[in-house]
Amino acid sequence: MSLTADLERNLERGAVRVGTLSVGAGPAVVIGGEGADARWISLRDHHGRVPAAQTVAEARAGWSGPLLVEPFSAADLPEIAAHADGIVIGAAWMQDFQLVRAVARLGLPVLVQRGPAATLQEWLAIADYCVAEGNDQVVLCESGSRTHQADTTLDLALMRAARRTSGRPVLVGLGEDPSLAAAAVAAGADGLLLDPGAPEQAALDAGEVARIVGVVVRRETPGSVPEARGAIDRVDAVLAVLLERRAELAGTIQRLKPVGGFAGRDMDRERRLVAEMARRAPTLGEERLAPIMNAVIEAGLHLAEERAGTRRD
Ligand SMILES: O=C(O)C(=O)C[C@]1(C(=O)O)C=C[C@@H](O)C=C1
Repeated sequence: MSLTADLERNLERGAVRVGTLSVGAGPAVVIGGEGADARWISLRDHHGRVPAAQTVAEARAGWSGPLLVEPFSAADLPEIAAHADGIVIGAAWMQDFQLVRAVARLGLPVLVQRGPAATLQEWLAIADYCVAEGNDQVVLCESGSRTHQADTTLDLALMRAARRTSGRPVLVGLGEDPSLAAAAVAAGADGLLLDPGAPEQAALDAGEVARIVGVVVRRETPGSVPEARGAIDRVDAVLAVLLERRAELAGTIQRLKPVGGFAGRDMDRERRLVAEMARRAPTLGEERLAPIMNAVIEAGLHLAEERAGTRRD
């Protein structure tokens, strides 16, 4: 089995819908603040000092998309149930079983962050508490372990094990820094959780990386025309990145060859690269790939000649 087929096989699991956002099927999602697909806020940050009603209402008024809220205590739950699309059980609250039960009973999707010292079993047990309350809409979020460093360290292997064992969607919490977004999605994360206050650019960067890496590791099975077009747009985005990179490399070759450009065309090499590509694209096969690659190669040669100022036509 090929590496990509293996990665895709491991990604099959149940999806959870948070408002209009599907987590676990389709593209990897970004949950955070501005620039993210869904937003979340934490009432814990205010330690219960600011009324939940005010904070939740403000968040709802400022964003009509999917909204998740982390409660400070069970007292916040009615307000959250009235306005939010999902609830976050923060890493610090993971062991508060009474709160977990009360949250689950609301019937909204629950995002369970792993506590910094929690084992896989302890983490997955929280999902079981939710199921026991009749709520199967659980998303897990790997938020890192406390290590010798001042900060926490993400455990992508544990994230992957959680996905495989539970069959539930799993996110990776990146804080404010999107630099591990590619690694997280490549390891199988269904989405990324950024801090609510993370800069908009961090969310946009994480989203771009998630889309690009996700195209290779996530096989999508869209059920509608808009979904299928969205999936094609994501593939095209990757094709564009690759075509741009290929054109650069093809230009380099033209400068290095004794005779570059159309004059130095090597049809044997072109046939061989098409045959090699057909091994990875057997459905298209050599016959269909040949005209595609001919157009790609000629575009590269035109560009190279244009840049060299020796365009023939
Ligand atoms: O490999 C080369 O010799 C190239 O010039 C590169 C390239 C290509 O774009 O792949 C372009 C023209 C040749 O006919 C064959 C291949």
